[in-house]
Amino acid sequence: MVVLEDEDLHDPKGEVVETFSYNRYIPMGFDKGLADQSVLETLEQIGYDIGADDIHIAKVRLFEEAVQPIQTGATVRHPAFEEIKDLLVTTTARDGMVLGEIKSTDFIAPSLPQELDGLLHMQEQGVLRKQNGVPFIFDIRAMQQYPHIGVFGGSGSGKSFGLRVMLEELMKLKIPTLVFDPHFEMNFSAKSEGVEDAPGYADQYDVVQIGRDVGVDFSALSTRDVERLLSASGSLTESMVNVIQSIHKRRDSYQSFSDRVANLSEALEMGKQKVEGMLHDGGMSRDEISRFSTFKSLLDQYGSLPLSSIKGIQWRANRLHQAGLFQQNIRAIETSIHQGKLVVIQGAVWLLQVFSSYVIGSLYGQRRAYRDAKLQQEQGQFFPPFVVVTDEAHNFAPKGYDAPAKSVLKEIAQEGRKYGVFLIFATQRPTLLDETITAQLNSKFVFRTVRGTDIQTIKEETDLTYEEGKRLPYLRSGDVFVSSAIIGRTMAVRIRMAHSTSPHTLNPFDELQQMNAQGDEVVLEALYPHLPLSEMSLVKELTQLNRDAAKSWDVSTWKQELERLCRDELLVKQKTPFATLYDRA
Ligand SMILES: Nc1ncnc2c1ncn2[C@@H]1O[C@H](COP(=O)(O)OP(=O)(O)OP(=O)(O)O)[C@@H](O)[C@H]1O
Repeated sequence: MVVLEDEDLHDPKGEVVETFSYNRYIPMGFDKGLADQSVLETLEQIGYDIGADDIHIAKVRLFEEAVQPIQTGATVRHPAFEEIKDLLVTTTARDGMVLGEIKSTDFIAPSLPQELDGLLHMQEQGVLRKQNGVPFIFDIRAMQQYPHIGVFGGSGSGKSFGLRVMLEELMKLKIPTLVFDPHFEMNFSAKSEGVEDAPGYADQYDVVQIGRDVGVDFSALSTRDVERLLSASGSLTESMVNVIQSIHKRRDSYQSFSDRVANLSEALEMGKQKVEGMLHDGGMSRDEISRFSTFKSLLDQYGSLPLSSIKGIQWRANRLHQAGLFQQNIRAIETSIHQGKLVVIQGAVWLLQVFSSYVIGSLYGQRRAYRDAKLQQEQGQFFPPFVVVTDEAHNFAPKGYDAPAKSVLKEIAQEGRKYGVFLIFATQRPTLLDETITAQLNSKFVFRTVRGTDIQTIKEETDLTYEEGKRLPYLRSGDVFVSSAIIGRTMAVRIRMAHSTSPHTLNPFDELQQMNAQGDEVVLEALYPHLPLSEMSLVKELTQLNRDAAKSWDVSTWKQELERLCRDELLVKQKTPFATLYDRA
């Protein structure tokens, strides 16, 4: 950022958007880019020796349009913080989300006020350092006017890391948040190395798993909900939809619904004639009579429905049941949201899709009912505003086809602002995300993106300049362009060091090494009491060794293992004329 000292224009400010360097040893073509022949001629006239000097030329975009040309030869300098603070910081660290550092602002550090200093740590190229630039503080309160956030970036771009930092800040602000976590990675229990004095989040979040801690209360579902749920388990044909509409009854429990489907399927397989015949013949137990009567009445009502579609429904419902979806309810989630906590919901992607539709629909409904009642001056049960966060958002609201949660998410994208319900949507593939939703994401965090189609989508959906767009494939992990209606222009930011890490982040190869080392320890512990051990005595000690090491190896496997431990220098081998002995290293 620079100040151009031109008094007539009140020292306009701007930012460098493109640079060009000319060095006499490398004659570059001047026909391209910023410096064409006329620029160079002008420079020479001003007094530069183009042949001898290194020349750096910058293209500057003014923050505000100048009403007349800037004085030629005006001095250009770095601004002090006070001069540009309104452009950089619009809220306080207490009220906003402290997400990172604005790039290339280290020159401001000396004039940075105390309350904006020492807020965060940065990690660059593996090295941890203290903040030395202007913090990037996202004004979440402004989401009331400009709702919803999109987080885009390819694999390894720092998108998940950035999402984690956002979640930490939401917890700091005690904003109730619902997080769908298909990667099982959003856990905040471990502290990042080097920032041990950072706040802990242990009592600010809960992790729940679908089927274990939370699920769907089947009896509260409408027929339309049942359709949506079952379609997530496997796509539905029109005839299957017809089956659901015909046989689902209000307040059906999972048991009553699935029994009806199973009975109807069995009855259709038997055929009406046989069922009626059985009832006529008599000589049946009371249970059997009741069973065949049920069959008959089901056939009377639904006998025209195709068996294959009923079987399809049966299979789909059973799949959800097997996943444990109907064994719990969402009370645990509602309680946490009421407490202002962040709730991480984990499960397989397909199950998350089904469940998200149900849980978001339910919570959004409660929030809306409360707000609407309040508008009409009625007493309603309080339900807090909340934020919905998901990675792989294109799975939840895909472009071009339906998904269980899509309609409620679209509704929130368009109407959520009124009710204080906001989305934070992260995806590697913005091109695959429903376009009405993309258009409603008023702030976009764009990490490294390589795929051409996605870069194109991002360019269309943000105010990224041509030059910024060109840089997208080369951004470092953790660097991000923030394009937000709240700020009004694009900012280059580096995301701060996260305070927490997920237990996942262990490199799988380190994990293997650790496992091997642990394995060695167990075997060595079992061997120590028997050392020095000869090959001969191995047979005698075999049972004891296997018991102590919890193995079931035979003599030759133990021999191989002893040889390997010697090679790894954890044991030594001594050869005597009488035997080979293995001993402590
Ligand atoms: N702001 C940052 N500061 C320090 N390191 C970072 C930062 N962002 C990312 N990294 C490093 O880069 C690695 C990759 O980041 P991350 O796992 O977030 O990528 P991703 O875009 O989410 O990829 P994927 O979508 O495949 O999960 C992280 O493990 C982390 O070590």
